[in-house]
Amino acid sequence: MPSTANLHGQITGNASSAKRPTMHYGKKDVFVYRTYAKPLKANKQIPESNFQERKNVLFGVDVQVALHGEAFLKNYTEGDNTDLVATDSMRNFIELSGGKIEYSTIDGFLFETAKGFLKQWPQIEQVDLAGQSVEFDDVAVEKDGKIENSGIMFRPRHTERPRASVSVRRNGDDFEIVNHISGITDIHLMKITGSAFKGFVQDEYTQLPEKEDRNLFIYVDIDWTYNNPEDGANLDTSNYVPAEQIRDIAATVFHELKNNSIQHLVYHIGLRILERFPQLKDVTYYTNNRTLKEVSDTVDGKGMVYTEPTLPYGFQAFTVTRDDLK
Ligand SMILES: O=c1[nH]c(=O)c2[nH]c(=O)[nH]c2[nH]1
Repeated sequence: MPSTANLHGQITGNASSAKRPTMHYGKKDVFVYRTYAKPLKANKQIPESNFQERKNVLFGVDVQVALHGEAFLKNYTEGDNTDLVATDSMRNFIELSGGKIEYSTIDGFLFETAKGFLKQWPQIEQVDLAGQSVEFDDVAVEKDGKIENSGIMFRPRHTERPRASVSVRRNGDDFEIVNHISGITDIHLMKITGSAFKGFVQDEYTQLPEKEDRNLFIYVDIDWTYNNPEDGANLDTSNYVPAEQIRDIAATVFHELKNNSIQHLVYHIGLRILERFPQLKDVTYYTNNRTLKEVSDTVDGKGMVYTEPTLPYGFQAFTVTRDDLK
């Protein structure tokens, strides 16, 4: 099983060549904040999005690294630290890498940094790097009588964080991507009308009433892979798909579709993403149902009062592939 980053950006599994199910070590929550990174431009305009550019004036990423290699076995069996790269050194390497490379995406930063690890320490066989963006929005301020983006002042944003993970293996003198995933976490979307949930199994365990029309509030993580991983991981972003366009497709399809369930909705979001971006291989979702709880109708009969849903929450996970487009 090749190692991959899971839905929380954690690294799991092992190197594809490993003789033992699990042997890797590393550092997590290595934060890199870089000012004036290279802007990321949309390669094409799509009907669902007006995204043009990610300015990257402040580029923040929370990185996790894991190293694999048979040379590290003696660290465990013999207590022999020859070849052991201290996790503190890994952290320093990642932080300094932040200023050495001209990247405009997390993917590009991670891929270059992964190759840098393999060049620096020959005993490493495979490096896994996962990163989740730390997002900041440019704050609108008054400038000469107009409200405009400050350009130097930022406000942290806690949802809609792009993410990426890449695993790179040594292959002779060359490096090979064995796994690359791009994504965005915590898109929170609520549609107040135009969603149904009915026709599901009715038996002695069913308490949930059927709904012709419900409020539907979802938390969505979306991950996608490329037909050619280099298109997503290279510093050259001419075939890169910005997470902002994926986010906007999700909102547009949710807006348009009279959906019968979250399952129905995410399938159609996935199809639209694959239609728009032929360079993508598949799209995977993890949704969380946060549909609000109904309290009462309003006295004017036009609206509804809701409150927070209570635990536990339902989830769905699903991969849409190019075969689904046929
Ligand atoms: O969109 C939904 N899918 C489900 O599988 C489900 N189950 C449930 O109780 N509510 C919902 N909503």
